[in-house]
Amino acid sequence: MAAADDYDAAVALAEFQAARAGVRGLVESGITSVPPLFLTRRPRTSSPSPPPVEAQNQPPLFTIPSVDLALPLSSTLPLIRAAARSCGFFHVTNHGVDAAAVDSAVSAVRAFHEQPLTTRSAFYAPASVGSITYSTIPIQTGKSKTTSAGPLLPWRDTLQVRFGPPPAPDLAHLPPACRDALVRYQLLMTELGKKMAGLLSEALGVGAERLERAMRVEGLLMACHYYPPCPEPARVVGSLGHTDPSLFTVLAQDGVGGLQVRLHDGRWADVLPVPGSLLLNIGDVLKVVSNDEYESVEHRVVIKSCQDARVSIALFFNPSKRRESDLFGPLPELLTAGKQQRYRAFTVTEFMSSRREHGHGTNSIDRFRIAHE
Ligand SMILES: O=C(O)CCC(=O)C(=O)O
Ligand SMILES: [Fe+2]
Repeated sequence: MAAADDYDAAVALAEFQAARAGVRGLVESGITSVPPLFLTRRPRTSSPSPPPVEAQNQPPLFTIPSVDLALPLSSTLPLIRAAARSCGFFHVTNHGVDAAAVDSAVSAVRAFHEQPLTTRSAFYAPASVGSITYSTIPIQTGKSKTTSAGPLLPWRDTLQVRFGPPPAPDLAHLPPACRDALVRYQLLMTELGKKMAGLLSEALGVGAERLERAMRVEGLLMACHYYPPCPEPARVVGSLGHTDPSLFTVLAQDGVGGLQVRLHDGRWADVLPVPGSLLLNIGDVLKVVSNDEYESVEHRVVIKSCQDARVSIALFFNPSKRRESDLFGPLPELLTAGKQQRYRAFTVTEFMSSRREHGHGTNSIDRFRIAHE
């Protein structure tokens, strides 16, 4: 490796992507220290190793709320409402999705990422091929932020599949190692997504159909993440702190752990995996549409282990109304007595360009915020 003074991050990034092996490839090659592209502070001089991202010795105890869908509606709606308003995350239990199908999707994602290099690198392409991308996705730092302090790459490889809005992708492009399991998972999760959109809408007090009518929740992006074990876990990130741009996201994960949410006091708390449950979080679009009744909360992924690879599947439920004439903003019926409109309406194009500008920040919707005295 070049001396730190000569280090050219752009060249290193190009070389890393050209190898088509992902982070898993580095681990397979037997590295014992983390290359600079992944470090939470890249070396600018030949100074000794940077310190860990921050002390995580004593993460605060915090329990994510749980919503049992087997309870009567009169119980689940207040639970959903309270969770969506406070921490923006909740576990969903008794969700009705076949547990074997969830397990087999998670196992299939692991199987895909753990195939021999020659098999999986055939799919490696940072730009999407027929709605499918497999790569280590560089961290978007955003135009408005300095890029000198953060890592350029997360410690994870991602297979991403855009299942919606219709027309459906050409499934022939999906890798055989996970095709059947992911297609079945997507079908089952689409049903759950409809159910959750109805419940989130009802819990907002605007009727079960309102969200679907306003948004057409047919945008469906599946991110199948693989976080390889890391020789120096404290020096990398699985994902930097961010909010999701979706309406809402449903996450399935194995038992390794690593997801954290930002608490009101600014500290990060572990989200411990709960076997059999799915994790739902509110995204930026729903925060806006709900006029801040619901919270889109910052979260990140830390790497916990030098031994175990972690697998998660994040399914982003998005609005499928994407024409320039389709505007997103707070639902008018929420702007009743004394409730001021918090955001102006905006198009998907405006929203996406704001995301690009702010990168992994929490402020990509703030530019649409209406200032009140
Ligand atoms: O892997 C995880 O636990 C979370 C992934 C995530 O936050 C995302 O894909 O937006
Ligand atoms: Fe996320």
